[in-house]
Amino acid sequence: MTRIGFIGSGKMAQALARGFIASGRVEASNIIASSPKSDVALLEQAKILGINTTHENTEVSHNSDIVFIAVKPPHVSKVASEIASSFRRDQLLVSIALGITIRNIEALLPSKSRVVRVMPNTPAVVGAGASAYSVGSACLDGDSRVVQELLSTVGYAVEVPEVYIDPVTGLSGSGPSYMFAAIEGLADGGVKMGLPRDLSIKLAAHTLLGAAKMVLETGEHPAVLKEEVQSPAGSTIYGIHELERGGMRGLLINAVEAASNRSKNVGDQNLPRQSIPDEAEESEKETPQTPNTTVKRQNKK
Ligand SMILES: NC(=O)C1=CN([C@@H]2O[C@H](COP(=O)(O)OP(=O)(O)OC[C@H]3O[C@@H](n4cnc5c(N)ncnc54)[C@H](OP(=O)(O)O)[C@@H]3O)[C@@H](O)[C@H]2O)C=CC1
Ligand SMILES: O=C(O)[C@@H]1CCC=N1
Repeated sequence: MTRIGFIGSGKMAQALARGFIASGRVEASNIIASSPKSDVALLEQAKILGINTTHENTEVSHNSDIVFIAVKPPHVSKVASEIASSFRRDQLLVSIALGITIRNIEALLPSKSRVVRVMPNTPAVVGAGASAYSVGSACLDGDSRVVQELLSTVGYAVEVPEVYIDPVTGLSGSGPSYMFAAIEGLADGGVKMGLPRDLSIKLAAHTLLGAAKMVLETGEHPAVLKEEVQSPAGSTIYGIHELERGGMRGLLINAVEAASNRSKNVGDQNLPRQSIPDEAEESEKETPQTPNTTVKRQNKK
């Protein structure tokens, strides 16, 4: 069975690990996860899940066929460099880090390293994730299929050109947060009109779930489904009028745009230092606490 490693054991790594285990595709004993020594919570979580843990990122790499990098963008350069000297061609590196490009990571690893960039989302934990991924130039023919199969165990998975990953981040990577806010808002509305809080939250969540299922299962355009709920002079058009007045669709477009741009900018700010040695060394001397923030994007190929 494929051995999976997670460098970084935070929220997204745990969501994926739980989802993989729940799907039955990966056994907990075949998963190893690392975190800094300061992270005691990892051990508690790991005990519950039955996965292996370590404070050494190299141990994760040594013991995995697929190594997930699941740390925040400023830590990617450090952890990739740690595992670089022992990273093998028979291993696949999968980065889920915000903004960091395949080329950035390839620059930190031995040449011809097989790198895949994935933007997952947290509903993977309940098998209802949405992930988009892109494969690096050194990947083998079967790598896309392996990643597709693995991510499909925790929801919808699709291969896309890497240029789509920032917009995907703004939409489905960050999207669960927008939808939780929508559920909260709907539930508040129910409470305002006299419904108990628990009932309101359940009705709001099932309403989003049902609407999403209808879009996916009927194949109808959302506009058609939206209009089907609106009787002339009925209640829904009154509600929709308020949403339009508040600019709901414009706000959602703005949210996706802002989060996409943030993903792109974070990538620009966290380029690996090794790719531009002179500039990076200068930057490090000037701002030792916040390296990597002044270098510009470089195309190596
Ligand atoms: N949360 C989400 O919905 C999604 C997140 N992502 C991306 O996934 C990545 C992780 O995000 P998320 O899980 O939310 O973040 P978390 O902060 O929950 O997890 C990051 C983990 O990395 C650990 N860490 C920090 N430095 C190191 C190191 N040197 N070696 C090993 N582990 C280290 C942190 O430990 P400690 O806390 O002790 O510092 C922490 O456990 C990010 O790049 C994020 O953009 C992508 C899609 C969705
Ligand atoms: O906000 C973040 O940094 C990550 C990326 C996508 C969702 N969460």
